[in-house]
Amino acid sequence: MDTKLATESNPRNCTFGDRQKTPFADNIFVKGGGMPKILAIDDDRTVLRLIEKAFEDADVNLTTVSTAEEGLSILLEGDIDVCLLDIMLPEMNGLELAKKIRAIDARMPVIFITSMDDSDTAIEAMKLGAYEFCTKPLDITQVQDFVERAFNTRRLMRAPVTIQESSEISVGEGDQLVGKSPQMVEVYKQIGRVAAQMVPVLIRGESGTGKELIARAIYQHSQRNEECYLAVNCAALSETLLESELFGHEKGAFTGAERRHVGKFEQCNNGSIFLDEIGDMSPLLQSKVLRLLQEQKFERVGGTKTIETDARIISATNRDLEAMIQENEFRLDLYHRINAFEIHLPPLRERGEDIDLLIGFFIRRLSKQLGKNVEGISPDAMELLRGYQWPGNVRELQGVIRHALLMATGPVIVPENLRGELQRGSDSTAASVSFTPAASEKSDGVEDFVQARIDEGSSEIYAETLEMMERKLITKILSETSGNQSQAAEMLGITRGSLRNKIRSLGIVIEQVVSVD
Ligand SMILES: Nc1ncnc2c1ncn2[C@@H]1O[C@H](COP(=O)(O)OP(=O)(O)OP(=O)(O)O)[C@@H](O)[C@H]1O
Repeated sequence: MDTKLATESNPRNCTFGDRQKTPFADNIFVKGGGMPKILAIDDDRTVLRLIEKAFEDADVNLTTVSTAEEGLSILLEGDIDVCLLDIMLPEMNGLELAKKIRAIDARMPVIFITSMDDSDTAIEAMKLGAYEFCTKPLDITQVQDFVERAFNTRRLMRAPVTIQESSEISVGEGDQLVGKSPQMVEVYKQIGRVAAQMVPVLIRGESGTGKELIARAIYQHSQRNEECYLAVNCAALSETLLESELFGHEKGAFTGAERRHVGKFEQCNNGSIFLDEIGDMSPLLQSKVLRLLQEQKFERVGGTKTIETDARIISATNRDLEAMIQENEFRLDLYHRINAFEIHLPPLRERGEDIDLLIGFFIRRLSKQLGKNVEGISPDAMELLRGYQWPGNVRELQGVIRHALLMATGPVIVPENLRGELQRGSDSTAASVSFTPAASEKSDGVEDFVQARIDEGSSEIYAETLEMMERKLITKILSETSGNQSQAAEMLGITRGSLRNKIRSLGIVIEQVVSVD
């Protein structure tokens, strides 16, 4: 019975579901993180075969076993990222095994395979830190999706966020908080002061200043760093979806709720949850989160049972919450609850020589990832970067260096490798700077763009083309609405918060034209 069906199945390139992309590729730092290691434990060989099929073309390392004992011994080796686990194993049921897995590694995302999605077993398993449920018969796309998300969550919990303590900058695995300006040193001290305290923390700062990295650094230096850490972007989802994401829902709670969903607050019991863009949360959800903070209790959408949870909340926003409170857009009581300790991240333009350090860091890190042999930047290109105002902050700088590396033909980045507006040395804080496509994007045709990228020898064509198309789409719709973001968001079918994020991350600046009649 306990045959090992496959060990370390041959890694091949993969498309997840019908999405034509290499898995885990959206985050550029993931590449250094190694190949995801997945363990599937199920005594039903048909299920194991299906899982093998789901990952046969994937860039993952899959091990399938049919007994709890075998599974445990592999887990004890400490090398697994995600575990798929049958809830009904013969010699030890999945719940017992989950307890053991939790004792080995409380941060291991376990995806249960069950035919009892509506039973109390689901709740029991959730208390033991189950990440998700797949119900039989297995839906391959769903399994792939859950595993991909679980792996990203695992990475966030494990990839260390180190703080640059000396002039040494590491470009190895994990993320590094680069910067030695007095403002950043103050931020590091604040992380040190608050991490071990169990108080809620509010991180403030413009988009792209590194708030997510700070949240993870707080988690990793906290007493809960062996427990789970989950991140939710409150601006990226509609109110209904966000409510369900945070609080979960019961089967049949609304059209399309075909199964019970356990929300992030429940999953994060004893752990930490990062609520990004909390200023974009609707009034209804603000009151639900307030109650959760006051009483540590909530109900799933469509449910009557009160659930208790103890999750530490770390939140972030780039919005002016005080002004929102004046306008009755944000609750004062919630503001006080989430803001027991506040960390303010300075914009890049106020961080002095950090910009030089970050440029050096991104050249080294991204050159390695892109397989380019670029070692430095010419003085005139450096001057252009120093003089720019960086409305999209560190994220924008990272994008500019990445673009420059792809354009570079020699070992040094020169002004011609920079994006259009940077080459002209324009000041992006002026209200009248509009998006200027890079030379290779000027052609309207996707084909020409892709051809240019092929000629450049790029290995990021998928991400680059999507970004180019997103930029074109958003600038087009914004010009249709004369810069009105509410109308544009409505036409695009996304939330205003998402549109705002995209505008920032793509470096689009809205032009205001004043015409003299
Ligand atoms: N000090 C830093 N050192 C190295 N990388 C950084 C630093 N700050 C930010 N980054 C990188 O810049 C990018 C944007 O950072 P992050 O997502 O944390 O910003 P954010 O403030 O949360 O943005 P948003 O408000 O749009 O959510 C990430 O890739 C991050 O790794």
